[in-house]
Amino acid sequence: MTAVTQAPERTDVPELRVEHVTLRFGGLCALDDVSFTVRPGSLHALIGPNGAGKSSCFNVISGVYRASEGSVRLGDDEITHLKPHKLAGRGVGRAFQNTALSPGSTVLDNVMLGRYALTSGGFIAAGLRMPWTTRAERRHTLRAAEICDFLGIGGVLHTPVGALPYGEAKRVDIARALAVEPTLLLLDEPAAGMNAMETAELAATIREIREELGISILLVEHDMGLVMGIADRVTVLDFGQCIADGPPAQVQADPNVVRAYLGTGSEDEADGSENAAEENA
Ligand SMILES: Nc1ncnc2c1ncn2[C@@H]1O[C@H](COP(=O)(O)OP(=O)(O)OP(=O)(O)O)[C@@H](O)[C@H]1O
Repeated sequence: MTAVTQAPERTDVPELRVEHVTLRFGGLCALDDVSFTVRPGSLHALIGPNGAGKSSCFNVISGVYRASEGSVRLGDDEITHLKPHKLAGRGVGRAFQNTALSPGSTVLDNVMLGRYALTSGGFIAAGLRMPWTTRAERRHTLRAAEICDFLGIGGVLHTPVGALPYGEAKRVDIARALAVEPTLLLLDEPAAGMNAMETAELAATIREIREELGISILLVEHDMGLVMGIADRVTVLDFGQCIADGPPAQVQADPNVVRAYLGTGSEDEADGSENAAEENA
């Protein structure tokens, strides 16, 4: 993985504040008065067992769902009801659980889609290939290629995404999210569907993104082992409520968290919890 040109020491990274967010689907309360803060430049994990409300929370923050109550603030900006496409302009990059990539298009073309949020020339000028749009396009293409290099997919720039193994396709999705030059990167269960080796490589990549770019990362994740190894701070949801918030070791030792994970009866989750506890011992 090669270094990407961006200063690690940044003063332009705002705090994300989720404040008293409630989300209802008819009679079902998917999020119940949830509050937490992602500190600037931190790697913050949002975890919880099946159905805890993680994806609902991700979707509220990323503008897909409209909170019934409460607010989401990025620095001084209230972004609670901003449409997803407006968020890129506020410095929010998002990679989804089910990659929303165009499988027939190349890696570079998919990542370039992220750059279009930053272009100002307009479609007509671009269509007429005015000199300034050609220059801008060259600059955006170089930057997209640089981001791909950083994520270890620089060797497959011209390969259709549909021909890539799952782990690499996931990196394309993250590259596209980074292409908007975010100060906040939202990752929804990036390790879902990955094998153990891919998950370990992804964990190293996520840590490197935070260290090299100095941006905040909110990682919504089911895999507790992955989270405990890399997060600065962890918020735990269960049945739509925030049951713990703190450094990984503290959260892991919290009896409510252990109960929430073990109480679901899922062997995977129980193993994840115990393994993570061992790792931190
Ligand atoms: N669009 C929706 N309409 C109705 N109910 C929903 C919708 N999305 C989520 N829910 C419900 O909200 C609750 C929280 O679901 P959510 O998907 O946010 O949990 P999760 O923690 O992400 O779970 P998982 O780890 O299984 O993905 C669940 O009871 C779910 O059935």
